[in-house]
Amino acid sequence: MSLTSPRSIPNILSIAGTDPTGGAGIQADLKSFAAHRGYGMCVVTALVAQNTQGVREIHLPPVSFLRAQLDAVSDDVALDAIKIGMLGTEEIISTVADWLDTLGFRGELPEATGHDDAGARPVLVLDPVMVATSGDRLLDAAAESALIAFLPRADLITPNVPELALLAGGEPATEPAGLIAQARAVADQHQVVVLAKGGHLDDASAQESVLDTLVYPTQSGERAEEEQFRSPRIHTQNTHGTGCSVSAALAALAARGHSWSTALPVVKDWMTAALQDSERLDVGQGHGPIQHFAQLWR
Ligand SMILES: Nc1ncnc2c1ncn2[C@@H]1O[C@H](COP(=O)(O)OP(=O)(O)O)[C@@H](O)[C@H]1O
Ligand SMILES: Cc1ncc(COP(=O)(O)OP(=O)(O)O)c(N)n1
Repeated sequence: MSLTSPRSIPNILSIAGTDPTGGAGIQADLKSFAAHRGYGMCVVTALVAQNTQGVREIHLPPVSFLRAQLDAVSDDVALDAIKIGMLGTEEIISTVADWLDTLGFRGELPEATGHDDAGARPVLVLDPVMVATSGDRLLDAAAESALIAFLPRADLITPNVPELALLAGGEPATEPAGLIAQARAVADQHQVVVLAKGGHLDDASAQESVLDTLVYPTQSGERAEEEQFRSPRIHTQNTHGTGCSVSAALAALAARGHSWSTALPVVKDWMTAALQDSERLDVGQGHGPIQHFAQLWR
């Protein structure tokens, strides 16, 4: 998968919830797009009163207003990539799905937009946000099956260990083989590339390194393809927003023409630096944010 955009700086849209402390959600996405040389835009699905210690309250704007935001962007701007994060409810999921379908996500060509590259659909990365590190739910239980039905629209999904268990209908994996088996089941069932993130694994192999695996969907009879990427585990409690940031960075690099397999090592090196330099930030008393611009500011 690669994108042929006429733009040297790609246009990337985040559709997600907010984090007023700036570490996760839309705020993290915009920083990640900028760190990877993309022009970032955002449509808010949910206003979340949260900080580095947890979620306090969630306010959902009416879905008619969500659709108005989405249309305002796509009526005017040609999109190269979209990253979707917190969707919150079934109603929000179906509003975003209906809007995506107008952009050609059901195999139909997008309506004439007046953009130079009308006809090419944007790359779509879906981070299936369900539960925050703090344990707070960010997707209501009724919406889980709607999110599963949404998966085939995405080019890449980026679940963490508990999210992958929910998507695969099993218990959270405790070691890489179990995680990869769940990712294989989800990739094949929904015909989507799965990035199985191993940040939450705690087995012996996960003490000094973190394993992320790209699992590509197969048709029956085809050879299964997986690629494993390890990076050093950084021992810090500043991991708030790592998942949001990785999926946004991958969307930005895909918009610049990378394949998932060339983008992921770049993103993991960037994340390693961002986690290391998080110690230079002094933001909150819980799980602090990463330093998105560590490489740029060194
Ligand atoms: N302590 C860590 N050291 C290095 N990389 C990490 C660490 N924690 C998370 N990551 C990386 O950040 C990304 C998100 O990780 P993960 O914790 O699995 O998901 P989420 O943040 O969605 O819960 C993955 O690419 C993972 O490898
Ligand atoms: C608005 C919003 N979206 C997503 C998250 C979860 O962030 P994520 O990077 O997946 O993981 P943690 O921050 O929980 O590690 C969030 N907190 N808020």
